[in-house]
Amino acid sequence: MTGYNAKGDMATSNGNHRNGHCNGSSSNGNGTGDRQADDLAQENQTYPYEVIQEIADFIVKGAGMRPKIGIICGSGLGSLADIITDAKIFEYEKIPNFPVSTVEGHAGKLVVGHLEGAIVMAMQGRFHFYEGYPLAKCSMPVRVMKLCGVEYLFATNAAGGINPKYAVGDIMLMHDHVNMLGFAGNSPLQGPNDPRFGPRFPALVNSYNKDLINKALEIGKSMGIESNMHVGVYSCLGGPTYETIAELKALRMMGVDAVGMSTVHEVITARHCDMKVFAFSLITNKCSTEYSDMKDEEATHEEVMSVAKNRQKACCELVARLVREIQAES
Ligand SMILES: O=P(O)(O)O[C@@H]1C[C@H](O)[C@@H](CO)O1
Ligand code: HPA
Repeated sequence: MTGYNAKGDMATSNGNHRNGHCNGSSSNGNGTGDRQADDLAQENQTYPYEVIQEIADFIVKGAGMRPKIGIICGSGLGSLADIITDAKIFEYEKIPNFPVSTVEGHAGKLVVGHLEGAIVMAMQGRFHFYEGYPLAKCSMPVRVMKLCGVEYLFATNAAGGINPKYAVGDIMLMHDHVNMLGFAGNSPLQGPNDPRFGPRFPALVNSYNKDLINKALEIGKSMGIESNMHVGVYSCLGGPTYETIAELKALRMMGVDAVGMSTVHEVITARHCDMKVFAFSLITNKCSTEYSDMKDEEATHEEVMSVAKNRQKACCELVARLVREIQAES
């Protein structure tokens, strides 16, 4: 395995070199034998196809199964992975060339196993831009999922509700996004394009699978939570600060319903390699766009985690039932 990380460091021969928060594997530093690929990766902070393939092979071999559905657990939503049975658990630190989680509420474990008759792999812990990772590194696990055999990505997040109709604890099914980091010229697809993943210029108009959204709405109805469910637009900012009132006003004017610090780069990466995407935001706090509404209320990560904990049952049921429907159709 190449001792490589996307920050551009080669791992040392005693392994586990953490510069750039990455788990470098122990190796002679040239497992894929391609010095040029490493140089390119250093420049562009992308992972060569061969490195992604090696990580995927490590997981599929270690798990002894090939997942069809990938799940990314948002802040405080790690319990989505706890409903997986016959699980093989990989700590990120032990997966060669995998980044490590640094945020509370993101355990840093990859769980592969069975859910509702399907083989799934779930990330208990995602990577955020504000942790210091380039976007290509944040969404690298999505490419690993693809090469493991994953066809469907379920991305979940905790988010602030900007739409005044949203209440804390509601679930917003994402049907579109505004890529604020993209507006600023940053993309997980920046750098040379490897056509083995997808095209140079992917279209994003149909990113969020309509069939899965409709199925999720039906499931929500049968769970009796339809009045707490919405279909809306998410936007990701770089964080780690929560937004100012002026920023929230601007986002609302752009048609954004919920704001967070993740997911968009994962969805872009998943669509680039032609995965079907289902994503939802758990509204963990309300975001006011009026100065006059500002009492002493400020968003905190503790509040985010606590709301997520309280709503984990509903989120787990939604995910499990959607997996069941996908599995029943195949
Ligand atoms: O990983 P997600 O997007 O669910 O986490 C949100 C955004 C920040 O990481 C954190 C802020 O409380 O929660
Ligand atoms: N803003 C950004 N990210 C978030 C929020 C928020 O209000 N709540 C949870 N994640």
